Parts: sequence; C-alpha cells; structure tokens
Amino acid sequence: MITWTTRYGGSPAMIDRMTAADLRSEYLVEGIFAPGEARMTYTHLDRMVLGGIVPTEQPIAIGDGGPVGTAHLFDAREGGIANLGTGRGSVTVDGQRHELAPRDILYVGRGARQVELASADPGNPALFYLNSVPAGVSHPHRLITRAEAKAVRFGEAGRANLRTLRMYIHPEVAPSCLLLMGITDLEPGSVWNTMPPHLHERRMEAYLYFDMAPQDRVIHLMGRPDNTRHLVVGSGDAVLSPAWSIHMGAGTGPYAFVWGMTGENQVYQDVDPVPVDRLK
Ligand SMILES: O=C(O)C(=O)C[C@H](O)C(=O)CO
Repeated sequence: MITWTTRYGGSPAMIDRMTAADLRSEYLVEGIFAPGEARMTYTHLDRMVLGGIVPTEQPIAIGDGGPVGTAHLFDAREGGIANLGTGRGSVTVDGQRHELAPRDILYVGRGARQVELASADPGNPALFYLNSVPAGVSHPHRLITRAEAKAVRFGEAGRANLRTLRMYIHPEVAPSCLLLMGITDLEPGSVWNTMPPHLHERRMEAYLYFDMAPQDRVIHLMGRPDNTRHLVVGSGDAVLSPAWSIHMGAGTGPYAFVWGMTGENQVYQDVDPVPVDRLK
C-alpha cells in the first residue's frame, strides 16, 4: 500500500498562533515506518518528498510519478534512500539491483524510472527512508556504504553533545544536484544534537529520528532563535525544518537521526551559528 500526505509549512509569524497540535500537523510526520507500506509525504518546503518504505513479503515499487505530476517519480527529481533497519534490503533501479546493508544509502539520480524496494528477510525487514528533491541535472545512481561516508566528530562529552556526523550524499563523497544527506549518531551519554544551533536561510532541512527505545523521546526545538517552540518526537518521526527555523534537540535516551537538505547550494558550512544565549 502506498499513501501520500501533504505538508504546506508556513511563515515564522504563524507559529505564534499555533497550538502544539497545529505545530505537529504542519512540521511533524509521525510514524513513517509501517510493515508492508510506503508512507510518502509531499512537502512545500523546497518540494522535498519524504518516504518510509517497509517491504515485507512483496517488494514495493515507488517509481510512479502521479502524485508529483510527472510520469515517474524521478523524472525531475533525485533522491537518497537509506536503510535504517537491522535487516538487509535491495533497491532495484531500472533493472540494476543495489544491496543495502543497515546504514547504507543509495543515491538515485534524476531520470530513474522503475524503482523497486525489497527486504532480504520479511521477518526483519529493511526500513527504507527516502528524501527526494527537484534536480536540474542527472548524476549516476550510486550506493554509498556507511564506511564510505565522510565521518566528522562534533561536540564534547562534558557538554553532552559528542556526536559523529556521516556525510553520504555530499560533494566530497557522492555528487548530486542539490540534495545533501547524512546520518548523525550520538555518543553514549550525549543527548544534544546540533548544539550549538544554527540557521541556514538558503536551505531547508528534514530530520528523521530513529533507533530510539519506544518509551524515549527527543525534545526537538524549532522556530526563530528568539521565539522557539518544541516538538516531542519519537522513533520513526520526521521533523520538517523550514529555512527560517533552528533545528536541534535533546533525547531522553539513545537516538540517531538522518538529516536531508536542499536549497540554493550544497555548502554544508553555509550556516549562521546561533549563540545559545540568544535563544528565547
Ligand atoms: O548534530 C548535528 O550537528 C547535525 O547533524 C547537524 C545537521 O547535519 C544539520 O543541521 C545540518 O544543517
């Protein structure tokens, strides 16, 4: 089963009038992974599509472009498909099969037509997570393993923000048109991601939190630096972060997250740091 929902986003001023439920319905995609389903979300934030795809006995094909107005989903788009489960899976793009171990990401270039996802073991299915954005040029499809990703360490244990970012879809690792995608892991005992926070007015971003115990939550902060709000987020929930919003969080237990971005450029360092003492 493939279902699509839409998120429209809004302006910074709107969040003043939004209740917790309003914020959640606009900026949070809950429960993206369901066995046997593809749950797709079309956002009006730089037209990013998010998807959670969990094939069990049968493969799931996501190549149909009807919901985005083209014959095939990737006619005018590129994408990254991460396997966030503990089981292996495969993604077959126009007859070429790519095997994804846990934490591998497949880059799918513009022009792919048939895209079929399968799990090696239906009892322990792959959890595929898709970020797809409009693309002006085509780059070759490419599997990026966890070992091939560029790892960067940030933070300090003493500030509870020690973490490793792995950049997968990134100019130094695997070229794309405008998509950037990676995975951040917190060290045991560290709870803060993206601390100190930043803004990037030229890119939107989506965070998908995963690998959390069912009872744990991340308190994700969003909004303008001087007017923040929070979203309480569980495993398998994705936060949409408009270009005007900070995006950072603290977890009540271990967690990891996938970040995906698109916008005007691919310069990861094109950010404006926000000193913590400016947050309100
Ligand atoms: O923990 C972090 O710091 C991140 O993972 C930051 C994200 O990559 C990000 O927000 C990029 O803009």
